[in-house]
Amino acid sequence: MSLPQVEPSSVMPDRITIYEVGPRDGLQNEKTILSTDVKAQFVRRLVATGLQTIETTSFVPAAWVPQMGDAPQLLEQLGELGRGADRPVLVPNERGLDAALAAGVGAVAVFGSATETFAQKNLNRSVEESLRMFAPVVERAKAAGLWVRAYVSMCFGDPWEGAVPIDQVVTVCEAMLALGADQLCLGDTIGTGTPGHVVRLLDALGEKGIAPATLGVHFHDTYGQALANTLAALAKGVRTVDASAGGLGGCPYAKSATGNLATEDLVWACRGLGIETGVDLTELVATSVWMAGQLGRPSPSRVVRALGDSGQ
Ligand SMILES: CC(=O)SCCNC(=O)CCNC(=O)[C@H](O)C(C)(C)COP(=O)(O)OP(=O)(O)OC[C@H]1O[C@@H](n2cnc3c(N)ncnc32)[C@H](O)[C@@H]1OP(=O)(O)O
Ligand SMILES: CC(=O)CC(=O)O
Repeated sequence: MSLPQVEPSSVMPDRITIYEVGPRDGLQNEKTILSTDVKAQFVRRLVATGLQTIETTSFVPAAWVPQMGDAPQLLEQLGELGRGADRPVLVPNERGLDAALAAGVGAVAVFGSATETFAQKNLNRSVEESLRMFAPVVERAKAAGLWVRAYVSMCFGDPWEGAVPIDQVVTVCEAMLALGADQLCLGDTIGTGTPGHVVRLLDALGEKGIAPATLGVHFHDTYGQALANTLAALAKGVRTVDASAGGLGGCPYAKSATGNLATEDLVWACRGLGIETGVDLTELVATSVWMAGQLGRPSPSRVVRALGDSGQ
């Protein structure tokens, strides 16, 4: 199926960076534990599609996220392909950082929360305590020459606290950025955000001097808003967009979190808008169809279903 192309608009960029989270966010909530071989093959196939930035795994206790329990082994298998500034891994604390450094990573991401309830559920700490946990992680990672991302989850809605006030989100974002991260990523963990909300949050951050170029956006598609939210963010100047191959994703500690924006859906929309992503869509769809087979269920991505043989 081909798509009529239009000239790039003056508001939209001619190129974006896709920050692929399939191997981490995409798999972390999957009950079927995949072998390290399959995960390594997933990353290799994603690299082959042209995706440049790929978050590969998490250095968290296996008791917390069993699917990520083989992080050192995965990086060992990937060798050079798992290293460098464009292969971030999640680390919550110094113990995780030590293990990630031992594995030779070139980039890490800490992950905080805009709400107290999710901070407790996901990190076993208050927001303030989690900031204290992250501070030496970011400081040591920067000293070691790593690229550092700081996620803020629950930037829009929280399953326990409801709509999250924009001021509250901005305060946590400022604190996370002040740790010294290179990039701040706004997480719509349960996918309740809408484009108007995205614009209001970006405006509020802009008023505090946090420019769109410093930001990534990470939308879950629970309410079917992820692509619309992404386009709103791009129109405001954001240039890094998180997505997950096949639309996999979810958080074991956030009730009602479903899949991320599907990378295929993003690439399809970007093609139509004349925005370069560098991704081979055919290869990507084939990869997601293959992964759906590994997981034993069809991909939730509309584009994978439309272009793949069966999406499974
Ligand atoms: C929105 C999203 O998608 S976010 C990503 C998904 N969510 C997650 O990954 C959850 C992340 N959360 C966590 O990993 C946990 O809450 C933590 C590690 C941050 C804190 O948990 P706590 O239980 O308070 O950790 P604590 O420091 O007390 O350590 C408990 C045990 O885990 C071990 N541990 C702590 N950190 C790590 C780590 N990074 N890697 C491996 N083991 C670790 C400790 O050594 C200790 O082991 P022991 O019982 O044998 O002595
Ligand atoms: C760390 C993340 O995965 C971000 C989010 O979904 O809130």
